[in-house]
Amino acid sequence: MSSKKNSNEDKANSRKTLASDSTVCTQFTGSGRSAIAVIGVAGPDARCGVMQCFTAASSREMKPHEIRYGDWHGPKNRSGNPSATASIASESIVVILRHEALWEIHCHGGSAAIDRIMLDLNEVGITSVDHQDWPYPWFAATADSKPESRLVREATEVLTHCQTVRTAAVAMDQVRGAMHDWASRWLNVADRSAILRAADKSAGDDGTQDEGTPLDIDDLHREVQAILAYAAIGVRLTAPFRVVLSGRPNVGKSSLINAILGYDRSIATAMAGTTRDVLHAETVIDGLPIRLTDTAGIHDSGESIEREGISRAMREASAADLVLAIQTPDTPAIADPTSQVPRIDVLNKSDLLTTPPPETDWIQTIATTGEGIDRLLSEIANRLAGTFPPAKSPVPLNERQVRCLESLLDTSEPMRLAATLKELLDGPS
Ligand SMILES: Nc1nc2c(ncn2[C@@H]2O[C@H](COP(=O)(O)OP(=O)(O)OP(=O)(O)O)[C@@H](O)[C@H]2O)c(=O)[nH]1
Ligand SMILES: [Mg+2]
Repeated sequence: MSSKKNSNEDKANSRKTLASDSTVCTQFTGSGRSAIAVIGVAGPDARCGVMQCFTAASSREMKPHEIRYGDWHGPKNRSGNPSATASIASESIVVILRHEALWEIHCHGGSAAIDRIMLDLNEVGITSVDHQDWPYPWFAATADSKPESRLVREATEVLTHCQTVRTAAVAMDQVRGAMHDWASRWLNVADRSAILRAADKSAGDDGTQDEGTPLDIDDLHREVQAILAYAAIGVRLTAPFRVVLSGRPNVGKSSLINAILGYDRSIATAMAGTTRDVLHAETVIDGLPIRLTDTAGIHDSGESIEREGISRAMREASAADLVLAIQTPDTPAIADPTSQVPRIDVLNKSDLLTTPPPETDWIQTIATTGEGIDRLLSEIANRLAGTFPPAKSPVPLNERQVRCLESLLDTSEPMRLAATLKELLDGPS
């Protein structure tokens, strides 16, 4: 027997030993920026290890399938206090007990929180392993649990890339089965209806086969339409909303971006034409990831570099989710080049007003002092998240899911509906 073969067998044997006898932990979610990370702990000492480092808000003992919020403080010493090594402030986390030997820790997605929890687990005797040594399939709760649907796998992937808690909550609802349960419920109804129809046909159709059929097609189509209304948000939960500041030169676009961000990202001067190219900055407003874009002032220009900056500004505005159309009391409005894009009219330099503005729904700001910025921020959040799905709503997270939902609207035939719902749940057969 070659030594290479031996060493492979040793590795395989040690893996077997590790999986059956040891308590192990692994990071399920990808590295990099994300709102939430999930760490798995599996093995006979999982409860003991987790409970040495975690104090739940509720003192009731955790049972399988329960979820607890609480503090991750790190290993306790013999007197029951956090040990001297646990000098870092405690972390608010969520622990899920899938079954006695399988626990999940949901924590902040930053590497500091993840590294700290993994190190604490190592300190209480739990071994870090990579995915190949993990004894359970990803998210399979128990040996007898149902295989997860493609919908849940897709949601899990999206969840790992969400950057704010608000967007992660929508993805998490789908991981917990909001869309899966909705599709399964209607699949049941469609299947039953298809069987009833087939039975009626073989017994000789007396024209009453639809009586008592539980499939209410109008109901289904109404629900599909309501779900599709969230597609615009759902398919780009992991990408920030694009908010573009647009207006004539010198109206205070760059000053406003700086006021929103709270630091000087963009150069603002008294000289018109200061911003010549497109400039981006990412921020979070009311839990929504936002990419703000500063642009060159729009006006008739004979200079070629300036003209290029202006055409880039107009392109950005026409591809935005929301345009902040900036005006001042002393500059005339520009013709709106982005009429399809939702906009908020902002009257900056409102300190220069000598008479009340003609339009009352303009948001008045003074970028140089920060006045009106809070109102502008809440208006931005309202406009972007007006159609944000309420908790636990089914939400499509990619084009595949949207296509399946749209196909449901094209038919009322139970067998075709059932086939499309199966495809939504598990992909093409
Ligand atoms: N009085 C007053 N001055 C302001 C206000 N906001 C900005 N300014 C001043 O207006 C001038 C132009 O501001 P910018 O932010 O550079 O304007 P801009 O729209 O980015 O200009 P361009 O990049 O040239 O298109 C600067 O001197 C700012 O200090 C405001 O609310 N009130
Ligand atoms: Mg500027």
